[in-house]
Amino acid sequence: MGKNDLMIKTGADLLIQALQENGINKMYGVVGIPVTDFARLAQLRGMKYYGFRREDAAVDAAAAAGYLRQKPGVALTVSAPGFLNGLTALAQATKNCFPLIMMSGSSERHYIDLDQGDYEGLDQYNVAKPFCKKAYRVDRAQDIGLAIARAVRTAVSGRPGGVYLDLPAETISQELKVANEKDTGVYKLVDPAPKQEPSQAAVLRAVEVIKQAKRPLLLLGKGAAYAQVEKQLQILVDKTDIPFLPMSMAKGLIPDDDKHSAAAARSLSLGNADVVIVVGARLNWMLNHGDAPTFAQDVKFVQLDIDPTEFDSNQKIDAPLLGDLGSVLDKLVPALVNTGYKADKAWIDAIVADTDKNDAKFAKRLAAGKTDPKFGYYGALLPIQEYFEKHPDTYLVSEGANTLDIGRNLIAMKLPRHRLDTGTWGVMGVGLGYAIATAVETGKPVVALEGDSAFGFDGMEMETICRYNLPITVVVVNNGGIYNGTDQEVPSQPGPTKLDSTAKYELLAQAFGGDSYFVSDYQTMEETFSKAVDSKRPCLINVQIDPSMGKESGHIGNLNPEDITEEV
Ligand SMILES: Cc1ncc(Cn2c(C)c(CCOP(=O)(O)OP(=O)(O)O)sc2=O)c(N)n1
Ligand SMILES: [Mg+2]
Repeated sequence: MGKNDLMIKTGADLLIQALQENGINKMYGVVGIPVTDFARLAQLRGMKYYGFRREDAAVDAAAAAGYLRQKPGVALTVSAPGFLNGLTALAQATKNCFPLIMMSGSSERHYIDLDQGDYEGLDQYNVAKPFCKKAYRVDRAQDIGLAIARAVRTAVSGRPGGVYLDLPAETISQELKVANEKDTGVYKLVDPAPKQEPSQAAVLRAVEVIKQAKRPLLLLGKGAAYAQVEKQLQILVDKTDIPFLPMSMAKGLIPDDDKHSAAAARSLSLGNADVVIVVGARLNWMLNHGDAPTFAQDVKFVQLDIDPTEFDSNQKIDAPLLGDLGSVLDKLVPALVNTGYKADKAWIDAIVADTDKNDAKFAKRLAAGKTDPKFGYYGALLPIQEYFEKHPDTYLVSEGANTLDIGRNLIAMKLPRHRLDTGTWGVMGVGLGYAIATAVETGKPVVALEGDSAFGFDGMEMETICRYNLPITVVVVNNGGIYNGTDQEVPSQPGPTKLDSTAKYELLAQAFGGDSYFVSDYQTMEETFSKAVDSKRPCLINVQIDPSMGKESGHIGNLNPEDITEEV
C-alpha cells in the first residue's frame, strides 16, 4: 500500500471505535472545551450522548448504567471544574462498586508540570487517583485502543469500580496514519470480568460452619444484586429455609413477600443469628461493623466476596469464600443442599412471629396515615407502596433521610435491581441522575422518590428528564427541611435545616414541558400517583406534608455527636 493509501484516524475516531468495539454505545456528560466536538462525532458514529446540567448527575447516571448492565457506564466531562464536579460521583461509584469510566478533557503535561497556567489546567490524573479504582492518562492516539481495554477491564473485573481516563486535548485531535482498521490498536476485550472459582476446601469449610447453625441468616448486599445471583439465592432459601435479610439495594433479589424474608424482623434476626452468611455485603457502618448488640456476641460469619481484603475488615470471618458470587454460589448451594440441612423450625417460627407483630404495628401507622389531619409520610407513601404491589416491574430510585428510610421499609420490591438509592455513603443528589440512566437503560417507568432537600441537589436535571421525554415520575416529599421543617434555634433566623415548606417544586416540571401535580392529602395522592406513572410522561408530584413530620437524620440519628447545642 503506498504512503498516500494510508487512512488517517484521529484520537476521537479511535476513542469512539474502541468504546463501540467493546459494546459501549452510550455516554452521559456535560460538554465544553475540549470535548464538545468529540461528543458530536460520537453521535455521528451512532453513539447515544445524553447531555446533563451538571457533571455529578451525569457521572452518577453512568455509574447507575454500569450497575444495571454489568458493563462500564461512560461519563464525559470537561477539564478542571467539570472534572471536579464529577469527582464525587466517581468516588461514590467506586465506594458502591459500580463499574464506571469517567473521561475528562485535560491539559498537556508540559503545561501542568511547568505550572504554566493552562486554560482549566489541573493535574487531574493525580487528583483522581485517591477517588477511583485506577486512573489512566492517554498521551498518544496510538495507545487509545489499549487504554479503553484497560479502563473497561479495570472497571468490571474483580470488585467493580470507577476508573478515571485523562484525555489531553492534544490526544483527542492527534492524527494516526493506519494501513487498515486492524492497524488502529483497537480491539475487543477477551473476558473482561473473568470468573473466579472458590476452592473446594473453602466450600467444604463453609458447609461445615452452616451445618452447625441453629439460627442461620442470609445477609444480601448490593454486590449480590450486581452479580445477578437471584436464581441461586432463591434455590438456597427454598431448599434450606434459611431466612434472608436484604440491604436496601438487594431488595427484590428474592421477592420481599417471600415467606423466608426477615426484613420486618431485622433486629431479632440480626441480633440472634448464630451463623450469618454475608453475600456481597460489607460489615460496615450500615451493619454496626458486625458488632454486638446488633449481632450476637458469639456469631459466626460465612462471607462470600470477590475481594479477599474484605474478609476480616471488621470481624473474624469463620469461613471466607473468595470468588465471583455466581461461581461461589454455584458450588456452595448444591454442596449445602445435598447435606439435607434445614434451618431450625423454632428459629423460623420466631422470625415469623416477630414479623407478624411488627407488620401489625406498621399496618396501624399506615391506616392512621390515611386519615391523620397532619398529612405525613405514611399517607404520602402508601399509594406508592400499593402501586409497586400491582406494578413490580417499575423502578424506584430514592434519596433523602426520612423519605428514604420510611420508603425503604414501606415499599416492597419483587424484582432484582429495581431499587437504587444513596448507597454506601448515603450521598444526596444521586436521585435524578440514577433515574435518568435507569429509564434510558431499561425503557421502563421510573419513580424518583425524593426528600425536598435531596431533590434540591440535582433538581435542575428535571430539564434533562423533560428534554429526553423520559418516563420518570419525580415525587418530592416536602416537609420543609432537611429532616423536617421545624428547626428554629434562634428567633432571628431560620434553623440550619429549614427549607421552604410551601415551595412549588411541581412548577419545575411545567417549566420544561413535563406534567406538574400538587398533593397535600392522602386521597389526592391516591388518585394522582398511578395516573402520573401510567402516563409514562416526565412529571413531578410535589407532596406537601406537615413540616413537623420527620426525625433528625431519619433512622441514623444515632450517628450524630452528642447534643452540643447549649440553651440559647
Ligand atoms: C452530598 C450530601 N450533602 C449532605 C448530606 C447530609 N444529608 C442531607 C442534606 C439529607 C437531606 C434530608 O432531607 P430531605 O428533605 O431530603 O429528606 P427528609 O426531610 O424526608 O428527611 S440526608 C443527609 O445525610 C448528604 N448525605 N449528602
Ligand atoms: Mg425534607
